[in-house]
Amino acid sequence: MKPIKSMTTNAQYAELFDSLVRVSKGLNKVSSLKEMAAFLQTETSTLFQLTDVWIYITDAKRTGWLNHVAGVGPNAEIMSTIVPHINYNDDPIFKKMLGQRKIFYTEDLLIEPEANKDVTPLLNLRTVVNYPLFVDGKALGVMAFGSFGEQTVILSPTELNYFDVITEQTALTVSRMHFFDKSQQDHLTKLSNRYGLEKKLRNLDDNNRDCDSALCFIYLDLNNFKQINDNFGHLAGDHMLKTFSSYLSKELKSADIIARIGGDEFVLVFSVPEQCDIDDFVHKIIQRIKHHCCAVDYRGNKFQLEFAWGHVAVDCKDYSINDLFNVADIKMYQLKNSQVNVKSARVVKPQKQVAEKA
Ligand SMILES: Nc1nc2c(ncn2[C@@H]2O[C@H](COP(=O)(O)OP(=O)(O)OP(=O)(O)O)[C@@H](O)[C@H]2O)c(=O)[nH]1
Repeated sequence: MKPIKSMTTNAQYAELFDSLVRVSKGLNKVSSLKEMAAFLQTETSTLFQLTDVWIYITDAKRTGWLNHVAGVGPNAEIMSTIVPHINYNDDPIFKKMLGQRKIFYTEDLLIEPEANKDVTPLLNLRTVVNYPLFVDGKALGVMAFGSFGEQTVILSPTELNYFDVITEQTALTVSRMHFFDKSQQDHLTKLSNRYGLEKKLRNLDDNNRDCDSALCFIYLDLNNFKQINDNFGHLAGDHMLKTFSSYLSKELKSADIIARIGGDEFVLVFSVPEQCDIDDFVHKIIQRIKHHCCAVDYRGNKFQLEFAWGHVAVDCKDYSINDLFNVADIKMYQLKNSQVNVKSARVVKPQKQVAEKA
């Protein structure tokens, strides 16, 4: 098939300029990497017929690795399945891109014929513009625009320059997003914090506008948690919170949101079918938590965490976030007050004294 040959006329300059203005305004508003990729894909598919956009971000835990974090376009699924991670030290193109902060275009790939030789035939990738994302000299990842199938898109130097211009803005957006994510995350447990919970509830609200499901909001509060801190020290308390949280994340994968909203207070949010028996649903969730999440080991001591809970279910199209908190909170306290002889955070068979009290 004949390649789409690109020339830069005055009209095209104007088009590129208009797009750059839209990009600089639009990138300020996006609040997720996926949204950012979708926004850029709209621009580049219209301008250059580059139909797919994907983003790899450096792995904070594995030096030298990039993880696929967002993809938009007809081949998004294939891309994330075939290339979920990239070890950039093993890949000559990525190594140069991140080492030399250089954009790589399809033609440059010919310089490294061995690169991606296993993957490229599977992807049927015809054109690609890869650019590295850097902020303050630190590599954040790589963003790529591609077209697949039969047709090769040839870009003029001016058009490639367009990608040079948006590189910096994209990198700043990724960096801003990082702050945004951190602001929504509880530092200790890595669950959503209260702010993150409210943001996610609003997103659910927007996404669920047409749905027929109910939203089930469960509020958990550990019993007598203060005693753990007082008797075993704050490190022990922190350990309980982290372990309990990681159990919740592992056990309740169907939850839409799991948040730690205060010291020993947690919120779980589930979308459930409207016809579902909510009390029965919550009962099963609570039993799972009790069964899997409440026995925590700490330095040879076994702690049995206990908690009170309250829940509320609302129509997913019509609720107020404040009401969710208020109703679930009232119910949780009713239960807490009725839990006579609560011995939360019981130490089961203490084996040795933990000498760590602050
Ligand atoms: N270790 C640790 N303790 C925390 C953290 N945040 C809050 N806390 C402590 O959690 C305890 C919560 O105490 P309370 O609100 O009285 O709760 P409780 O002891 O569980 O009492 P009830 O809820 O009435 O059963 C306080 O001692 C806080 O100092 C944290 O991040 N780490």
